Amino acid sequence: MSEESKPLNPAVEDVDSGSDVEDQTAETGAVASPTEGSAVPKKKKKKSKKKKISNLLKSDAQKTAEAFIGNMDDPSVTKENSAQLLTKNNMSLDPALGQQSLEQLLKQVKLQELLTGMAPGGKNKKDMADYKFWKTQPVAPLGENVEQDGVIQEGNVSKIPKEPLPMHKEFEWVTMNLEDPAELKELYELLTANYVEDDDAMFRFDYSASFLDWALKSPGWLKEWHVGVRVASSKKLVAFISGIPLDLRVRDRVLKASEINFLCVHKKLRSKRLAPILIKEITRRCNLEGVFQAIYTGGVVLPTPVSVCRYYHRSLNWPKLCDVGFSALPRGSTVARQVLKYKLPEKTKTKGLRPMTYADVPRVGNLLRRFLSRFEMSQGFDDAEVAHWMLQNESIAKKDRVIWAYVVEDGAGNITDFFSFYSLPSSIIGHPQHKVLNAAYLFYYATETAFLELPEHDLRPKLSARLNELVNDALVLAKKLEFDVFNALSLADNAMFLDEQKFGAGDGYLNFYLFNYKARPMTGGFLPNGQLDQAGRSSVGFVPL
Ligand SMILES: CCCCCCCCCCCCCC(=O)SCCNC(=O)CCNC(=O)[C@H](O)C(C)(C)COP(=O)(O)OP(=O)(O)OC[C@H]1O[C@@H](n2cnc3c(N)ncnc32)[C@H](O)[C@@H]1OP(=O)(O)O
Repeated sequence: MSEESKPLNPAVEDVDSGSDVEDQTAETGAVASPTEGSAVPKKKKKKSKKKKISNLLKSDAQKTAEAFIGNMDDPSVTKENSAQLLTKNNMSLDPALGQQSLEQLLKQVKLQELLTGMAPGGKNKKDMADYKFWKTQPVAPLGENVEQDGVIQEGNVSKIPKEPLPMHKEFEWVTMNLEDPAELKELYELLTANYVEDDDAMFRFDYSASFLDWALKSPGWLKEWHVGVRVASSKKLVAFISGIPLDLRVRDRVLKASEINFLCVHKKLRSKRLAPILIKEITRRCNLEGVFQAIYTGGVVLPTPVSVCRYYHRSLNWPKLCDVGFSALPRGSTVARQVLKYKLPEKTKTKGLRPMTYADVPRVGNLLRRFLSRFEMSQGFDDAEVAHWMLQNESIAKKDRVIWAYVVEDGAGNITDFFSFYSLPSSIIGHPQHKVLNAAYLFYYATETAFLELPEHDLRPKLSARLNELVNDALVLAKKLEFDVFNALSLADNAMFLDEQKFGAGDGYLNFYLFNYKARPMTGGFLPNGQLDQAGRSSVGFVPL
């Protein structure tokens, strides 16, 4: 019998047949959920309302677009009324604007549309009123046109409760001790059986114990931000949420924030409103440390993404990807032809490329910080964080290694470039032969080429060429390390190399969220038609795990 189908102990089964956990704890009066309503509109009504809103948005954005790109199929769109449309979208129309600026405005209209749930990434989107939990939280409501960045609610540590939220009597809170290998293993086991799956339930992220150790113990980590829920009687771990501290720069403001990740509820306890309790509890624990803002990402649409990026995949082991159903054989092609298409050189080509060492940390840190300042949102890396996120002890067993980082050193001892990737396998669900898909994910990179003193139109091809060289070498190295696929998001400058390096667009989109901070939307590196934005780039310089 698989872990999935094993019955949970009776205490959990009881809850399974009972009402929502959130409702039961709320009844104690101590859960802060003042405005959460229980009335969910009838399905039919909900559908028609959604359609109406989406039509409204669509017609505005499309008409604006058509006014500028000259697609005048719709006779109601004229250059004259386009100004009205822009005003409606809270944008100004300056007649002196050149073609490029008009395109920028158009992109902004589309971006707004994308982030309010109309995008292809709009998975599970619903009307704001139906977000029973999220509508009570300090986040921008869906559809709001954020014009100015800023904190939503000022925090006051002295007003934060010192005790955890009440929990249903069958369960108990636990602060996990991830320095104890047995507890780390418990967390690994919860996630490996219950964490994020693709829509067709063919693959599930299989973050290794050493990955969790690395991801959850970054400089300044707090044990209190590793929050578990156990069944009171059996002590089985059935839910988890985590935070790690970071300095998050959003445009010109640096926020003392947390990155929230690894939210997971056991499959048998889904849809019982346990997730909102976990989120409120991690919020309380962050607030107690004076942290009132957070960043988090997810495939689901919640109020309200600040950006959305698309997943791209580069085959390294095409026959296996085809066998396991990750890639399909294109019509008219053969396996041999596909293998040839994705063939990589035996050796890396960049002169001076070598693995990064601890001695490189200050120089890599300096380069990375300057490189990331080019984006609208990024993590502030100090040298200790660079060392933690890019390097692992040399003696680590190959199977436990999570991060690989390489630098390019010129003849004069300068670090001119650097790149990194991490290992995040996925379990292949129910495949008779293959159990694990070995995936490498592009992590941070930086290059001095970005700082050449050249006009933008001359700089761009140079930067693109350099990034293509570096990423091609990253693919060669990942192939040698026996990864099956190399994944990347459309963030940062990635649109400059994804196509050329034969990455294919995936089905997945990743939404970026800020808690208790409103920010104007940021470009995600792809266009509303789903294509890479090769003429522009993403404003997102934050790479999630
Ligand atoms: C200052 C510090 C602040 C710190 C906090 C910052 C915020 C952090 C936010 C968390 C960032 C996490 C980042 C990651 O780790 S993203 C990874 C999330 N994990 C998974 O996808 C793993 C597999 N799935 C599960 O384990 C469960 O389905 C989860 C736990 C996701 C939901 O459990 P369940 O399916 O049993 O649902 P429920 O009945 O308990 O609750 C339903 C409510 O939960 C809302 N929901 C569903 N999915 C998510 C989601 N991914 N982020 C935020 N909210 C989510 C949903 O809209 C609904 O609210 P509303 O629609 O009624 O309003």
